[in-house]
Amino acid sequence: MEEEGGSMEKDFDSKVKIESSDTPLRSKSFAFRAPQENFSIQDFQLEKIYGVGSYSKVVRAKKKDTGMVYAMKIMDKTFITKENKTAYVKLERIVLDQLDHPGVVRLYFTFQDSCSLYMALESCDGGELFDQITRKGRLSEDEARFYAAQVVDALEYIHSMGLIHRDIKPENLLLTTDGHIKIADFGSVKPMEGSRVTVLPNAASDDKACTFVGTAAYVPPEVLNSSPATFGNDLWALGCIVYQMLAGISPFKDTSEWLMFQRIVARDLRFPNYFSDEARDLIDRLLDMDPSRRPGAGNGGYATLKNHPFFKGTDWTKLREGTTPPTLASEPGSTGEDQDSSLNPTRAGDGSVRTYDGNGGAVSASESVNVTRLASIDSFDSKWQQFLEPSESVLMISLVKKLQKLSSKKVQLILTNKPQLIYVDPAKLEVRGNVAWSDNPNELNVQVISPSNFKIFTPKKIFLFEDSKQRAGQWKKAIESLQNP
Ligand SMILES: Nc1ncnc2c1ncn2[C@@H]1O[C@H](COP(=O)(O)OP(=O)(O)OP(=O)(O)O)[C@@H](O)[C@H]1O
Repeated sequence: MEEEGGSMEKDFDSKVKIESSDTPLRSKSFAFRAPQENFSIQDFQLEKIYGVGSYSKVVRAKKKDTGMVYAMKIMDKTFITKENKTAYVKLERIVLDQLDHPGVVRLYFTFQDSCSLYMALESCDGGELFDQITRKGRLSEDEARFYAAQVVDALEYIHSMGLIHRDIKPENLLLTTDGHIKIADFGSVKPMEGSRVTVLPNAASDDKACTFVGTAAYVPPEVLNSSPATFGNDLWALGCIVYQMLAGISPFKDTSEWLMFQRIVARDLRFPNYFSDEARDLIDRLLDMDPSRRPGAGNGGYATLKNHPFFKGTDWTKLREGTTPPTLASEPGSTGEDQDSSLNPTRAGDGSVRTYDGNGGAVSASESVNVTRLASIDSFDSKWQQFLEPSESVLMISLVKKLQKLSSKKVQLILTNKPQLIYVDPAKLEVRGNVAWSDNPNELNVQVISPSNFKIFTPKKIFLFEDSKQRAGQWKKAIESLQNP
């Protein structure tokens, strides 16, 4: 264990010796673009959790002295070593270091302490493409085209560098605040022979260590048949994503991974009748059983893909101009998403709700005394971000009843770090009103009436809410902690 930790430190360092590939006996010095800094996690103010991966947590982190905001990918050294993920981490570090494209998340610097490795990434405050699809049910063809074109552009770059991403999925396609896509998570990347990216000898991913790399719903048939990885792998995943954007679910979705694999190898593909001919044709071609025939992989290269009728009207030179995707033509979906306040445990790795102690370590939620921090993890749910400013984050959120004299209405009550307190219609996703904020307890006062019921007094209005999760006391504490920070 100690030995592993030591080697991890050496390879995370900003200057390492690598063997030159053409003259194996000679070593040359290799300097990372993104340096390894001597920072500590205390140099950063940790805000909301962006996401939880299988071996990392990604947290919005503001550098206290410069005010710069990063997406800090935090990886526990013991966990990585125990799970044999060391090679993946080193590979992601060295690959991201050499990528330079607006469609790829940038790595700025790394640092470490005795427990964790930290990668300071460009922050994407618009959430995952996955959330966009879930929130809207499905996307219009204009929106899907807008996002797909940006993924094609970024994949063209990644492939031109001789890399296969191998885990293209809507959870790894992140949105900036102006609605543009960046590809993240290079932990499964595979450098092809002759790749333009320099890879440390011990940082290559070990294919034999797992049955397949990637995510079940997007895995191509040839990978299930143990064929070697090709660029076509990512193009199959692209086909699945275009389908998912338009239909709301991935094309081979089923009740178990095994059933999904059956459908993939049998190419059991059905199109909803509202798909246009162009969309149907593009997906059909990308989901070709022969990886070399998928547009982008064949002889015509990326020109074949970019010239496909689905992309008609796309100006490939101006993909990242403009700030918003085309008008949302789709109805808000009945996604079956929980409107309540809990973190979806399937996205949380071990399923437990965890929060940060501010020292870079994770502590169990029940041990934490800071109610607003606890709530900020508890409420991690990016669909509410649309009602907030980009840098604003949710501190506490609950589906509550707003009680009036003769009626009651279910609303999503949201407290943010701005601070502000708003309530939103959870079905229509519209802001219904706000509770006028004041730091003065005479102008904003919370009174707990029962474990579920609480009143908020403002000079002009009295609000009565019922929180069925019995968090009336927590609401009072959270609001008061913001009045006296
Ligand atoms: N730069 C970023 N900006 C905002 N959010 C991010 C960023 N990078 C990652 N995230 C969020 O964190 C999640 C986990 O990150 P990532 O996929 O890199 O972790 P991982 O441990 O490699 O996960 P996986 O299980 O997919 O391999 C992402 O799905 C995304 O929601």
